[in-house]
Amino acid sequence: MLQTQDLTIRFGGHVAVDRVSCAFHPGTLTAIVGPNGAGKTTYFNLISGQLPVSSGRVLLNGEDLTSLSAPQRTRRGLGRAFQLTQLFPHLTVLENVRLAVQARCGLGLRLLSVWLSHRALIDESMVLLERVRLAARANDLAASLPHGDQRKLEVALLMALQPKVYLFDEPTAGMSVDEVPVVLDLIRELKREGKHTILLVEHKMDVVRELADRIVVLHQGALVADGEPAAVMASAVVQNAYLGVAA
Ligand SMILES: Nc1ncnc2c1ncn2[C@@H]1O[C@H](COP(=O)(O)OP(=O)(O)OP(=O)(O)O)[C@@H](O)[C@H]1O
Repeated sequence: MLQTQDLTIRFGGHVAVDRVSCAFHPGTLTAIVGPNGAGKTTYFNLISGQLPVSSGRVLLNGEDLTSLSAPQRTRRGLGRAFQLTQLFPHLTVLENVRLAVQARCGLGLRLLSVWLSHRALIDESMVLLERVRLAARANDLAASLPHGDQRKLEVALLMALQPKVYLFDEPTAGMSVDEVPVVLDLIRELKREGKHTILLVEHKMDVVRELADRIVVLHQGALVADGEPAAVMASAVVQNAYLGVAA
């Protein structure tokens, strides 16, 4: 279980995330919604360790991760979708995924082991590329992929790490209409597996309605609604203030 307890960050006088306490359970997908600037991405940054908290705690299965770096949290099982800048643009699509699989296996510097298990790494990488429908582009340079395919590659890299918790921040942003279903199918599949804790920041309310088991609403950094999608969507506070335009 992932928990945030009174999680807070201030930028100067501005409280971007304001004492957010929430628990997220394996096998569930929670959508985090709210207007622009509500603090959704910042909340993710605090969970994944990209930003230091001003106060509060982040716990995974009871272990306090608050003082750990982002890579240490990744090793504990917190998976944040890679930013495009973290792809190796001059390596092939397959090599990018292989490096992520290798990182998970801790084979980084053990060259002999790497060589011995090379075939297994390639096989696993190809399975991941098939899942994100990029197998046909395995030998292309990552830099040569169109934006939507790069986003799919990010998802493959994330899956390669086999995280316990998946943090998806607008995973379909900038994708064309025919690419969106591929990524949503992947998220659906992960959800069906039933063992991952999935958090999704998403502006598209149709996607939220379909995928989420639960919706958490942030407004001005604070948690203002939390519950079953139908109930949260129907609540006056959400209808009027947050979803009126987007729904
Ligand atoms: N590093 C930073 N320094 C100063 N202010 C920041 C920083 N990061 C975020 N903020 C501020 O914190 C607030 C929350 O921003 P955040 O990006 O988390 O919102 P969001 O809900 O993800 O918005 P959007 O839906 O537009 O992506 C904003 O007012 C933003 O300007």
